[in-house]
Amino acid sequence: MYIEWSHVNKRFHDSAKVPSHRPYRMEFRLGLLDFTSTVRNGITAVLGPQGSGKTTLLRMTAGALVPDDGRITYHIGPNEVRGWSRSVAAIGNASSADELRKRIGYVPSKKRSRREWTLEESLYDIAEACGHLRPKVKVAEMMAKWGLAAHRKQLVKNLPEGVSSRYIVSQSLMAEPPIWLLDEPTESLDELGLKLLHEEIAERRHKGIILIATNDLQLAEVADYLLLMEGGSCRRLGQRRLLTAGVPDGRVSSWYNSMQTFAQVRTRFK
Ligand SMILES: Nc1ncnc2c1ncn2[C@@H]1O[C@H](COP(=O)(O)OP(=O)(O)OP(=O)(O)O)[C@@H](O)[C@H]1O
Repeated sequence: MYIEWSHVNKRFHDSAKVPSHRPYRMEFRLGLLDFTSTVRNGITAVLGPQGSGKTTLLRMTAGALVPDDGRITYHIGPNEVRGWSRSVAAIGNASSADELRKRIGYVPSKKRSRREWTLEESLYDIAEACGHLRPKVKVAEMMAKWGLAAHRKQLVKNLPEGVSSRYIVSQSLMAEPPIWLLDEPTESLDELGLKLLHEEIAERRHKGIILIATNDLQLAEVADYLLLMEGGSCRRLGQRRLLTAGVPDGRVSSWYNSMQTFAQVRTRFK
């Protein structure tokens, strides 16, 4: 199984930057710049400084954002290859995008839902949409697994932060997706959530592709691969063990810091 990004570009209109005396000129912010890379089964930590495009990459890979240009190809199985691009979004029927999203579990960086439903109703709705034949059983299983049962009657929008984050993680796994995308997963999780998340990641590492965008370099130690982003592009991708072998203590944080030092030196001499 692998995901291939081919020359993916994304820029955002930056309305705040449009000068009032030049209304005809549109300003942009760069999300992804000719992003080309491939990740395989296992855990890939997506690292990079603020604004380097980590969230844009995950949102787009989740099918929540349409590329301006380029294509993402998901090689899920021998008979299952799916694509995501501007033309797929424009001419593909709604179900092709929906089918793709069903194969992907996505945990966004903002782990809040504004749903007016109770936690149990909401999970039931998702379980039904995922096609579970016995949605009630699946919901009970997920609530037990993620320590949510005590909050089942609470409105999702009123859940305490830590519980809300556990709910968001649990719903991302409802369809048993072969691709799991986690954006800053440790942010806002409580102690129980962190423990459960680490267990889940360990359990799933051989079952498919896990992408973790994070500034938590301690979490990145669980990764098989590291993908370093800079300015919307892939600056490095490789096995964690090989990349970190070049720094004295073999830690991801040391490798990351050395890469940022190089980046600063490079910029200074440009
Ligand atoms: N919806 C948006 N509208 C305008 N600009 C955006 C939007 N989303 C992202 N950007 C811009 O795209 C660039 C990449 O942002 P992105 O959030 O992907 O980076 P990041 O690496 O995840 O950063 P962080 O570590 O701070 O979360 C930034 O310059 C950001 O301001």
